[in-house]
Amino acid sequence: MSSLPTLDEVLADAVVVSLPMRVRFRGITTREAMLVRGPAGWGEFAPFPEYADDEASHWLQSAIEAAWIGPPPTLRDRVAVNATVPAVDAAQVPALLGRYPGARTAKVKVAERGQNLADDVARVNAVRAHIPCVRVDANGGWTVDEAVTALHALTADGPLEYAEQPCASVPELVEVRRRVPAVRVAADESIRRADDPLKVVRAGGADIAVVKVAPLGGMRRLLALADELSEYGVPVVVSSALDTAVGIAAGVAAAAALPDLHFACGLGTGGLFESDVAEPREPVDGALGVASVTPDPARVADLAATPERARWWIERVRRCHGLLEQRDPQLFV
Ligand SMILES: O=C(O)CCC(=O)C1=CC=C[C@@H](O)[C@@H]1C(=O)O
Ligand SMILES: [Mg+2]
Repeated sequence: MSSLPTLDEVLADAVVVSLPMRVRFRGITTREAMLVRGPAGWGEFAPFPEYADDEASHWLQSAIEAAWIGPPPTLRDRVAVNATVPAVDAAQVPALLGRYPGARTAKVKVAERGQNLADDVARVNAVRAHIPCVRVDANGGWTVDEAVTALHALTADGPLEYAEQPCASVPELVEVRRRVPAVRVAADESIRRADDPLKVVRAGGADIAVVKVAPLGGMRRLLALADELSEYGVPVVVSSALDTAVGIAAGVAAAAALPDLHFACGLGTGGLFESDVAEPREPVDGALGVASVTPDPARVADLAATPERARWWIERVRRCHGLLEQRDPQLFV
């Protein structure tokens, strides 16, 4: 299929859910998503509420790809995932890691507003006591000088696999790479929120690219970008956008279709929700299996968003669908 389903088709079986989170992550405690059903299964539309329609429309394209076309052919049936550790107190780390049986890599959030570097060092070291391979994600929260100081402090007691988005801008990432050559830099926001996702790589601001299905416009878009990145010698890490079980399935499918996959993927975020739209699949021996996901109607009913929020999402889909109609009609080729 290369043409869009109509808005009525997209909304025919759509449901809006609100998932409570176990711990605050990315400043939120509930995650809203709209799930849509097409001939190939279910898709997820869940751009964060503050995103403008233009950016959100990529997420709709991704939902439509999943539900109207389905996943690309896969090359493996399991995908290693990292444990994701929000900016919690070091004392909470062991309980959190318990939800990631067999994980060999952990990603730790750092540079959280209201915390300091000592909190980050304590959290990272608490994680290392259980999982020695640690990567950190600062979500662009450091200046270059802060990043240099922090990366030295965070590698005093052990190595870092890489530092994700230590600073916000591309020139800053270039500078951090130059000043801290011992720590690899991964780009996340500089790829998923950029008009040109290759800009950071061309500028020399990334050793590794974090790629997410929904913000990039779907599984095939992610695969095409990974292909371009491989020409620059930049490997990818597929991560979730804090997706429900439906979106995670698309992430796992995309990761399973990559010709090369050297890093654990950030797709283990299901454990951050108190409840999900389908029976939670915990990683087994640190990996998730490739499988399609059908939302469980009883869970969806329990997690249903308020009618007011559902109306807000329907209006958002209507606007984003209008944007997709105006764009390239060959959406999925
Ligand atoms: O990569 C992971 O381990 C989990 C995914 C994750 O960290 C994120 C998901 C959604 C929004 C982001 O703020 C955040 C990230 O920055 O990578
Ligand atoms: Mg990130």
